[in-house]
Amino acid sequence: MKLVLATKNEGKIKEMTELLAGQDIEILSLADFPEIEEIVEDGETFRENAIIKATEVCMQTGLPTLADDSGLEVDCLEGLPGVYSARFAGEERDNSANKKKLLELLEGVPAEERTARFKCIIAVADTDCFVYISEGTCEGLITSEERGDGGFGYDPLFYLPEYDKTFAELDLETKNKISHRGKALAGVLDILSDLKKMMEEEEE
Ligand SMILES: O=P(O)(O)OP(=O)(O)OP(=O)(O)OC[C@H]1O[C@@H](n2cnc3c(O)ncnc32)[C@H](O)[C@@H]1O
Ligand SMILES: [Mg+2]
Repeated sequence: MKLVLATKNEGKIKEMTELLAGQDIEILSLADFPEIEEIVEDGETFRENAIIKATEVCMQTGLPTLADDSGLEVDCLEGLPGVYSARFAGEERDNSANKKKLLELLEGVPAEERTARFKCIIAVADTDCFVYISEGTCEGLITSEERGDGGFGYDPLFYLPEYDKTFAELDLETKNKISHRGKALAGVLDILSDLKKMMEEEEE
């Protein structure tokens, strides 16, 4: 079965490809469909944006599609950057500027008050564009400086006390095991396997 990952984010593609390894699924991404125009993520929640991305790409490709909308919620910022995580410091979606803005807003906030979580909502659209949803969360703390160079996005600022490491210091396998994305994806594996069976039966 072909599955389109409705994302342009290389970090997500890398993690999801690893998470889907062994499922006998041919993974495509938006890089394989250059004709698809930029999708406007104007939902008010991760859930709405995940559904927008999954249905839009499913309709345009006619293929089963998986979209991920995710972000970081910081408690002392009342849940910001949240759905604005990618464009926290402006529409140009500058990752370094996003991290800088977060650190500046948290200046002087003591370690125990820097609690945060990554959230991920995955939407899978089947060939009729019927949508299934799964969610995952990962709790952590925001550091006061960057640590590590793995991962992507806010990873160098997201600290996991139980590992004494940031997401950017963990290897891909460990991040996938505990991350918001790993948990959300685990929740759609059954759906993907059912979809695959259905598509194979239709072909026969
Ligand atoms: O919409 P697509 O094309 O999938 O790619 P995106 O990067 O715009 O993704 P989102 O709209 O879901 O925005 C989520 C932002 O939250 C951050 N983020 C999400 N998951 C993350 C993770 O595992 N590690 C670090 N940052 C993450 C990252 O900065 C993303 O840009
Ligand atoms: Mg996006």
